[in-house]
Amino acid sequence: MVLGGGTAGEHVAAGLARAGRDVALVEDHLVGGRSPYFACVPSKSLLMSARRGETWELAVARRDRLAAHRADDRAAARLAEDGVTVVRGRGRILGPGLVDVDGTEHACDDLVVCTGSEPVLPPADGLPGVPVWTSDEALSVPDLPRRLVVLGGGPVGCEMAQVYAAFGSQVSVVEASGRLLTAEAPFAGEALADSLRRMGVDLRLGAALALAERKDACVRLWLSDGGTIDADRVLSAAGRRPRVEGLGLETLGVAVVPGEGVPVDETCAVPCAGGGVWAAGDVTGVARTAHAARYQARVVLSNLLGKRREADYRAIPRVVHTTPTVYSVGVSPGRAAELGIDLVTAGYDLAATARAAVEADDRGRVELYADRARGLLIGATAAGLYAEEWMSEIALAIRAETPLSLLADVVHAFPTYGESIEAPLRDLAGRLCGTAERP
Ligand SMILES: Cc1cc2nc3c(=O)[nH]c(=O)nc-3n(C[C@H](O)[C@H](O)[C@H](O)COP(=O)(O)OP(=O)(O)OC[C@H]3O[C@@H](n4cnc5c(N)ncnc54)[C@H](O)[C@@H]3O)c2cc1C
Ligand SMILES: NC(=O)c1ccc[n+]([C@@H]2O[C@H](COP(=O)([O-])OP(=O)(O)OC[C@H]3O[C@@H](n4cnc5c(N)ncnc54)[C@H](O)[C@@H]3O)[C@@H](O)[C@H]2O)c1
Repeated sequence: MVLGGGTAGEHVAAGLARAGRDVALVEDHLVGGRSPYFACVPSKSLLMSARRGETWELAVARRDRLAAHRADDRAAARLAEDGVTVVRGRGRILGPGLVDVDGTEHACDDLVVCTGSEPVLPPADGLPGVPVWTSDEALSVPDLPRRLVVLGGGPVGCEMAQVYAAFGSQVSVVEASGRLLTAEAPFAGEALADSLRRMGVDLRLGAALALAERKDACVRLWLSDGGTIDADRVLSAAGRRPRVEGLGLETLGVAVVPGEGVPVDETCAVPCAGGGVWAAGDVTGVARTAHAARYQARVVLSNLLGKRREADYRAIPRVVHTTPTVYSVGVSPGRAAELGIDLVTAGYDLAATARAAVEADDRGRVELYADRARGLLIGATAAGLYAEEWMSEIALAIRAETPLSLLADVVHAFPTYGESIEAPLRDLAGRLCGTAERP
């Protein structure tokens, strides 16, 4: 039995059914989960429409078409064709091998928990009293607010701020930490901040929301730095937490800590007496993207089908699909400092590539991070056009632990942004492997 039919759950269920197993998938909302209807697909569609200069009306029509008008009949039919029994309703674990779905008990040998995540609202006074969008509403309603405040400057906040600013809303972003995309290398957040400011976005960095108050038809927000903002709509993008509560995980002896993921080992098994419980996707707190959810699903599938497989998270990309795209993979400088890794950094401005001249866009930079002790590439960040496409080879290099001397010998086509990694790779190879050739 698979509990939750989003990106992870669908993948596990379909794979098991195709392998001849008897599979039921329990889903209490839409088969397909968040990604196709309320997250990845509609947000990328709107960002693409903004880039193409479409009108808001056309962009909304295209978004809704790509999101299948938030109807899951085709996704459910595909699963049924694969042989999966789709059970509509809310699942709750009653004990080992037993799940209740809206009053009916179902027995199973193995259980895969794929219940995803839910948005966290900031704990500001007055916020519950004002109308607040989460990304679900921002990506499914047709309204274009005149003045929009986005709470949070993480991936969701940055993507949404760029979408709404591009279509003409007056957007403010309130980010409690001092910069956008705090988890990534500082230059990436700065590049994005620069791009958003050029679009007229008002960035309030280092300020948290303190108080929200309804004022006639609009909302007034007071910030921790003493500033105020008046808005017609507030969009909370202040983070998400794994959906672990109310599932009955305690009946399996699994400790549930609000805000934390279901614990999983390297095979994505949930340690509990008796075994037979697995988890994949956002609910683990490890995966935070659709591709990571799918990866964990493949790991679960393999283990359930009898071939032991361990997950390796060293090279899962993290992409913010704004202009410029921010692509990160592996260890960030901040994470390296936490881990006590002596990082060697080499960077390159995209302006120095011929491609930048061709595209008439000289913004962006790439930085590569190597571990001095091991002499290996362990992380990278790029802010620039199409970085989500041309940085993939770095993910492969990190995952395969490709020697720097070999990476420095790889040739990229001219004129591409991909050429931008050649000089930093030669630089790192020269500094860490003693290769004679320097950038
Ligand atoms: C605005 C936004 C944009 C994003 N953009 C990207 C992107 O561009 N690229 C990317 O890789 N990632 C992106 N993500 C992240 C991505 O959407 C998630 O990582 C991914 O959807 C997680 O898949 P999942 O299967 O773990 O969970 P979900 O897709 O959330 O599926 C969980 C399912 O479980 C169901 N469920 C929960 N509890 C129960 C229960 N008790 N009984 C029955 N059913 C239940 C839910 O209804 C849901 O359908 C974005 C996220 C957001 C919010
Ligand atoms: N392209 C992608 O792959 C993609 C796109 C969007 C989202 N996602 C995933 O969705 C998840 C959620 O993203 P997110 O951006 O909502 O969360 P996040 O946790 O990454 O960022 C939330 C931000 O809100 C700020 N914040 C929190 N409370 C605040 C307050 N009271 N006032 C002001 N700022 C406050 C935090 O400092 C943080 O920077 C992430 O796991 C992300 O990986 C992925």
